[in-house]
Amino acid sequence: MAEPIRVVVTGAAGQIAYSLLYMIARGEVFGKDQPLILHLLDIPPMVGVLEGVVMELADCALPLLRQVVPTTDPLVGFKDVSAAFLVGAMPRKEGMERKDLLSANVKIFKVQGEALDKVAKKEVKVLVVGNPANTNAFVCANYAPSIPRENFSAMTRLDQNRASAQIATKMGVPITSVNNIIIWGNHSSTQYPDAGQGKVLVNGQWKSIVEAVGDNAFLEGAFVETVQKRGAAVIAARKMSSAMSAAKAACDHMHDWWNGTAPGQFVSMGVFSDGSYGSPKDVIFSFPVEIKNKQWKIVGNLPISDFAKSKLILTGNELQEEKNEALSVLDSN
Ligand SMILES: NC(=O)c1ccc[n+]([C@@H]2O[C@H](COP(=O)([O-])OP(=O)(O)OC[C@H]3O[C@@H](n4cnc5c(N)ncnc54)[C@H](O)[C@@H]3O)[C@@H](O)[C@H]2O)c1
Ligand SMILES: O=C(O)C[C@H](O)C(=O)O
Repeated sequence: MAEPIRVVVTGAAGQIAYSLLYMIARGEVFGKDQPLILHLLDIPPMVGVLEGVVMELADCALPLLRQVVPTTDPLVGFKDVSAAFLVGAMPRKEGMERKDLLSANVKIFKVQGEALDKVAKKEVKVLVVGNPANTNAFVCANYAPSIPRENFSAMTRLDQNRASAQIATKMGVPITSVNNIIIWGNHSSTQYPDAGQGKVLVNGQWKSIVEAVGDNAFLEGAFVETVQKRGAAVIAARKMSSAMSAAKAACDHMHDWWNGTAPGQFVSMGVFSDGSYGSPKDVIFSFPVEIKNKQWKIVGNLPISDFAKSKLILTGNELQEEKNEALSVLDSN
C-alpha cells in the first residue's frame, strides 16, 4: 500500500467538516488504497468539540485513517500537507450576501496563506470553501508566494451539482445522465449557471440540454435563478447554511483534481483567471476545466451567447470589487 499522505481540514469542529471528514477518511477523495493522516485545524474555543470529533473518527474504525492530528496552530495544521480543505470561516445568516462576510473572513485566509507558504508541501492542492470563497482563495494564494498560483482554487462544485440536479429533475433522468453544465464567475448570486454546453442522456442517446429541454425561457430564467439563490433557500429552510451537500461537493472537487476528468467531460472550479472569455485577469473566476495529471486547464473556444457574455461581465465586475475591498481590509490591518 502507498505511504500515507497528510490532508488538512480547517473548521474541523464545524458543520461541513462533520460530513467531510468521514467522506475523506473513507477514501472517497484520494482513493481506497491511499492511507491518510488527517490534520484537524480549528480555533481555541472549539478545542472541546474537536476532541469529540477525534473520538468519533477513532470510533468509525476506518482502515485508511492512520493518524489524526487535532490542533489550533496553523503551523502544525499545514505542516507537510499534500491537500488542504479550507472550510473554517464564518457562515452567513438569513438576509446576508456572502460578500458581507468579507471583512471578517479574509484575515483568516491571510494567516493561513502565510502558514501554507512556510510549512506545506509546495505541490499542495488548496480548495477554499469558506465564503466569500473566490476572494478568500485569491487572498490565500497572495500570501503564499512560494506555492504555484494554480494550486489554489475556490469551490463552485456545489453550484454545478445543484445545476445538474435541476436539469436531471426537469428531464426525469438520473443525475449521472447529465454533464458539462458550467458555473461561470463568483460563488455568489451573480454566478452564471450555464446549461448551453451541457449534455443529457435521453433514451440511450447523449443530446444537447438546450435541445432536449426545449425551453429557453426556463434555461435563462428559473434555472439560473434557482441555482443562484439555492444557498439562501437552504439557509431560510434550515436556519443554517448547507453542510452535507457542501461536503459532498468539496469531495467531488478534490477527487477530480486528484484523479482527473473523464475524456470529453469538464467540471467547474474557481481558479486564477487568465482573462479567458473576457473575464477580468487575476481574480479567482469559475471556469469549465479539464484535468489531467493533477493539472487543470481552462476549456477554450466554447461558443458563448450574448446573454452569457452579459452575465460573465456582471459576475467579473463583482469579483473585481470584492478583490479591491479585500485588499483594502488587509491594508488597514
Ligand atoms: N463554497 C461553498 O459552496 C460553500 C458551501 C457551504 C458553506 N460554505 C462556507 O463554508 C464556511 C464554513 O461553513 P460551516 O457551515 O462549516 O460553518 P461552521 O460555523 O459550522 O464551522 C466553521 C468552523 O470554522 C472554525 N473557524 C473559524 N475561524 C477559524 C480559523 N481561523 N481557523 C480554523 N478554523 C476556524 C469555527 O470555529 C467553526 O468550527 C462558511 O464560510 C460557509 O459560508 C461555502
Ligand atoms: O449560501 C451560503 O451562504 C452557503 C454556501 O455558500 C452555499 O452555497 O450553500
